[in-house]
Amino acid sequence: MSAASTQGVACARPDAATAAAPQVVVPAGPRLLQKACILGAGAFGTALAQLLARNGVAATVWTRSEDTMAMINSQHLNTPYLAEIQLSPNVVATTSVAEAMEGADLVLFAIPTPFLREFLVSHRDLLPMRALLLICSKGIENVTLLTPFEILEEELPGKYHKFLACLSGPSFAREVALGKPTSVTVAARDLAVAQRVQMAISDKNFRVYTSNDIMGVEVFGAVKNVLAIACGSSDGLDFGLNARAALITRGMAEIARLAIRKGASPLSMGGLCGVGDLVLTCTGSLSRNWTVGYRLAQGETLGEIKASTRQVAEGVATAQSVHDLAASLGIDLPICEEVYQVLYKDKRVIDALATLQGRPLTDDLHLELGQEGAFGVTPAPSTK
Ligand SMILES: NC(=O)C1=CN([C@@H]2O[C@H](COP(=O)(O)OP(=O)(O)OC[C@H]3O[C@@H](n4cnc5c(N)ncnc54)[C@H](O)[C@@H]3O)[C@@H](O)[C@H]2O)C=CC1
Ligand SMILES: O=C(CO)COP(=O)(O)O
Repeated sequence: MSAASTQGVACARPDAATAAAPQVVVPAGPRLLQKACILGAGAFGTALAQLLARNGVAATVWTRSEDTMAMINSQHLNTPYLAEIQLSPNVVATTSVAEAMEGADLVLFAIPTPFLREFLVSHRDLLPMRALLLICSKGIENVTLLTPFEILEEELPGKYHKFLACLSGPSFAREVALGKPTSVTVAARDLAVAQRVQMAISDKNFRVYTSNDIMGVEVFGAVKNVLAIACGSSDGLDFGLNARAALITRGMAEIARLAIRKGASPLSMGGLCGVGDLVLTCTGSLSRNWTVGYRLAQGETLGEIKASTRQVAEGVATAQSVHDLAASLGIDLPICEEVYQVLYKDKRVIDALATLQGRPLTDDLHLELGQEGAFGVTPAPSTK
């Protein structure tokens, strides 16, 4: 076919029989990696290790627990976190951070945010130089009110900073481990670093999209956990699907208000790290945060819920940080505030939801962005 006729085909309707075949790009897959070190053998760390191991990478998981190490190495299971999922023999566990990190070209941080700084202070000297450093934690640290990326930038020497990236998006660990189709966002200051991670960990069922909006990716990933507690509470009281959709939508406005004030791009709201993860966590009963809300609504106390599980629902600690951030920035985040009141001030779930229902009536797109309109877009002048 001549160049001229090829151009003609390109202009034809996409469904025309003569349309040019779409370019098929097969994700590179983790073939670029030899060894990955995964810090944290909870649900997500183990699931990401399984993803990499399935693609032939030697995935060494660091765990604090001798029992977990033994279970992974001898039975290829991590039952407390991923029940009944058979792990690849390429997933190996160790309790030695040095052993896990040695020779790794990718290091994944899958340690809950409240424990991240302590880990870094104790072990930062062991980090391999030139390895990509991928933060997979979602949260906002109490007291400092910093995100995981900010914690790493604060605790790691400058020579590591250019290798930092963070991963977020709708990705229940169990589904990642089972190889179900999943898409996430990876952000780095330098898009080239995000692209290196993208090429290193994508495979046919795990699609990585890139971004350079680190603040957007992290604030959305953290605050959606607080909103998932609100949605679980509403579902636990059988408030219905309308109520849940309203909480998700008004919750998105709350995250946007906070994220934009923290310097995030409003565009991240529409991404996998934004609406994608918010919808997943607020509607999926696989969510630990949603489950906390549901159980609170059913009458259990936070103490009882925490005592009954080894798993961490990051939204519980993050609710405190979001409350403090909103106060310090002077931002109104009513749903997050009610979650805080339930978790930390003994407010009853039913009363918290009643407070939200009783708020003054307002404009759906009122995001309190000063002179700017919704999502930072200045509204067109009225023609009336
Ligand atoms: N589970 C999921 O579906 C997803 C989780 N994440 C995020 O990944 C991070 C890790 O979560 P999961 O793997 O789900 O955790 P998990 O709740 O399944 O397990 C908790 C992990 O924290 C470790 N841990 C507890 N105390 C510690 C301490 N003092 N120092 C170091 N480690 C400690 C435990 O050993 C265990 O590995 C969290 O920030 C979470 O929000 C992100 C996406 C999906
Ligand atoms: O972040 C998650 C999915 O993207 C996991 O949410 P939970 O921690 O609520 O289970």
